[in-house]
Amino acid sequence: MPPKRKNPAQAGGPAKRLASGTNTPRSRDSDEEYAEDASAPVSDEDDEGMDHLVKKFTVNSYSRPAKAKETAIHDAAARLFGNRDHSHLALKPDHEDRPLWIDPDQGKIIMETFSPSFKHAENFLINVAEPQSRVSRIHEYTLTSNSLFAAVSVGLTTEDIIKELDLLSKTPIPESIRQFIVASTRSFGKVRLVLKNTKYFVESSDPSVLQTLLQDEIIGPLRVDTAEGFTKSAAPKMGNLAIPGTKMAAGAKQAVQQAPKDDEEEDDAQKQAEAMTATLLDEDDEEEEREQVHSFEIAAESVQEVSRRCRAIDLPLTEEYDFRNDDANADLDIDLKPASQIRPYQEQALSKMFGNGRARSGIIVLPCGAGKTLVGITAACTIKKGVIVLCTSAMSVVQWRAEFIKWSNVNPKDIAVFTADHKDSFSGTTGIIVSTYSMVTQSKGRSYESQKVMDFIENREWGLMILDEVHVVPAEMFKRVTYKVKAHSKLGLTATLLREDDKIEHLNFLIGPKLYEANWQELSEQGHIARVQCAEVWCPMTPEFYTEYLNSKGRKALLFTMNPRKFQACQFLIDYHERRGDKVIVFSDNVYALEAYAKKLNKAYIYGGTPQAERLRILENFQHNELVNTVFLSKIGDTSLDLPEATCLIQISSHYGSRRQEAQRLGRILRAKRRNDEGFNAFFYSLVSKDTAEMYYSSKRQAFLVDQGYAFKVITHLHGIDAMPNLAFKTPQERRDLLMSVMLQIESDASLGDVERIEGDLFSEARGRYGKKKAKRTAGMLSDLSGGQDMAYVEYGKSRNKELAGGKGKHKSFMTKLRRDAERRKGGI
Ligand SMILES: Nc1ncnc2c1ncn2[C@@H]1O[C@H](COP(=O)(O)OP(=O)(O)OP(=O)(O)O)[C@@H](O)[C@H]1O
Repeated sequence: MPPKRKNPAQAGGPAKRLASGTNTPRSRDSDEEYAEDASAPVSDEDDEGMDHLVKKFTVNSYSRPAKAKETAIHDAAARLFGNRDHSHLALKPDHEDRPLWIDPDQGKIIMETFSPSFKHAENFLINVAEPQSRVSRIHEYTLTSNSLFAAVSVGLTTEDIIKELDLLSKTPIPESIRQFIVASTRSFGKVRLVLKNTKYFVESSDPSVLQTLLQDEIIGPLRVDTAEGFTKSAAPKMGNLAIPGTKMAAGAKQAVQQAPKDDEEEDDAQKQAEAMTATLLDEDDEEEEREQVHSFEIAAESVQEVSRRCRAIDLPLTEEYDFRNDDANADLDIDLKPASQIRPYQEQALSKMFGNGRARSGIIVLPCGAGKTLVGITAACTIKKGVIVLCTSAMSVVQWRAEFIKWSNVNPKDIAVFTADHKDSFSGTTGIIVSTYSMVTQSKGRSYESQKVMDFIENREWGLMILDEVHVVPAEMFKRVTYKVKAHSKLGLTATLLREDDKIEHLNFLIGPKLYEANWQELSEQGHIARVQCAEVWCPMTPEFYTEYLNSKGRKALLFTMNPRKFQACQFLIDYHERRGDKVIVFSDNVYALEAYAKKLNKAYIYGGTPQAERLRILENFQHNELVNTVFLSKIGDTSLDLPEATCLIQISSHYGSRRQEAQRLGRILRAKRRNDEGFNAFFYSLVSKDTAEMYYSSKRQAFLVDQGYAFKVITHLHGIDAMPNLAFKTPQERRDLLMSVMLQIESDASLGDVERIEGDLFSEARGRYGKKKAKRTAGMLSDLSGGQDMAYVEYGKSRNKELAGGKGKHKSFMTKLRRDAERRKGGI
């Protein structure tokens, strides 16, 4: 049974205020715009209520065992809070000026965003705790051992963390929390894994820590150098690196490049250039003042084992690359182009990576469309050594290469591509290789050329390995990647550090800690990503579909996806948004539904089986042809599709409760070109068949976005839908015919499997290999199965894809038809 939803009107004043279509919560204006904007199709009668907000407060990644609770002061309201009653905690006299509440039992931190010290507190918390939920007035974070590890790895000490938390907290820091911080950070950051002149060293400023490691039964025997004692050297110089694309770097460069006009200016420029050179070159005289570090060597093959063991004994290794002192690997001639300026949040993310003059391995989390690619490219321009980029699909490989050429001055000959179709390697001493996870980890059946490139990759050292979409790569695959590719530093990029299988923990071990996570709402307020209005449209099932749904024993998904009322809602919304001038993407995971909807509505569609040339043609038309305003996409469009023209997204079928897919799909419209137009809003609709399992999945899917501050408005009725001319499936006969074809499809799928296989896509390939057999979808097979000429889907026979692909004559007549249609509409015919 679908979950019951509370009518928010009954949930009281605050619920109503929080839920009244406010998806950019801090902006009153946008609420009003939405009410006005959406007045035609949207009914206001059913706003989404507090349910999501309540749900967020149960999200918890805190693993510390709950402490016995001190006696709370019980009053009449105490029973409402149960064991979450923290009224025993004494408030500081000036608590109103402090923004944090700390839950002593679960390590949760609640932050008031309306506090005067909110900005300061946010900057601090982002370093030490995991953001769980960031809605308009209240943000929630959790202290975990991983988040504290990340804090230490960006240079904070135990004392810093406790002192700052105490300063910002409304109550004195609970003793349980203090103990947790001390216990978790005591040993973090004490040992580092460092590559120096192609050799791996375990390094620490405290020789007794190294002694402990050497006495360990696993790590001890893995030491390579047999000399007594440790190698001593000076600790790295901290925090003086200029990241390219930042004002500091730009200023320095200009100072060097511009010809000074007079002596005074010359002096100034000279001084600036000298200051910068001094910063970058680690001047020797400072060396003496620096702390000494001690180290011992381990073999490359032992790195994983040592790393795993160090975590097990609570002395996790921090990975850092002293690239400025790496003379063994050739320098890559790469810099950002003068016009490429990174944004403040990109700079902030990178400063976490390069904060102490070395490159720390770790993960940077930025919303879709916020420019992860440029972050990766800037990291490459900072390190200036060989770079390997791994992506999830061949399509992303092409995009990454193009972006390197767009943003940096790298010689295109220095960027090689390694995919099924291209097996290049660069000719110079160093360069960049862009490939996919599958290409690099494939174990058997390599062609001669492929093996040659692989040998090239395996037998050299890489300064930086960029791992795109890092959250979706299976741990086993990562292990193979890290074994095959010897990289001094690793940068993982992702929009959603979530996995439905809870294996996210592995990433800390395989790549490094999360270094930075941006706030979605903040970026949208600053105009870096679009403001989006999210809505869930509830579509009642028609009686014949619902009866079948209740009676069928499994494989019900196609019934709620093909629900005629959902189809009508989709048709109506497409029409409404096309008339507003929007460009619409319709997403369907189910390929049968994708084809059926697209053909019936005479729209172009792309799925795994669409040939590359056809895909490009359709996308080009969608981008540049004002007569092609809607495109249907299967899950192939979930990631890495850069369509800045798209301003409206309609989801008709999705992958169960996947929060990640929901966020990635939203990402397709976050990059809307028109995002900075006055009053602009992008729209995200999720069409859900009422009283079916889809409602449960839908609320699960939204959890992540709700935590990022998006509010989903529930639409129970689309005004004007009944009066829409040409509305599909209006008659019972049409609906029965549709049901018949759907039932036939369900039967055929039961024998063939329904997994879409996407060439070059890591995940569908894996599923294709290990999962069920894929469905073969041809028009012939469907009509053969149905057998009846009067079946509704016979109408689907004409395909917009063919029309777009047609020869010159065909294309022309199609365009003429489109133009005539448009003129007729204008003339009100
Ligand atoms: N500093 C910047 N200045 C100007 N444009 C930028 C900047 N950073 C990113 N962009 C632009 O923002 C858009 C989105 O960037 P990108 O494709 O890297 O996003 P992404 O975070 O990788 O998204 P996804 O997760 O969806 O793949 C691109 O068009 C890119 O050119």
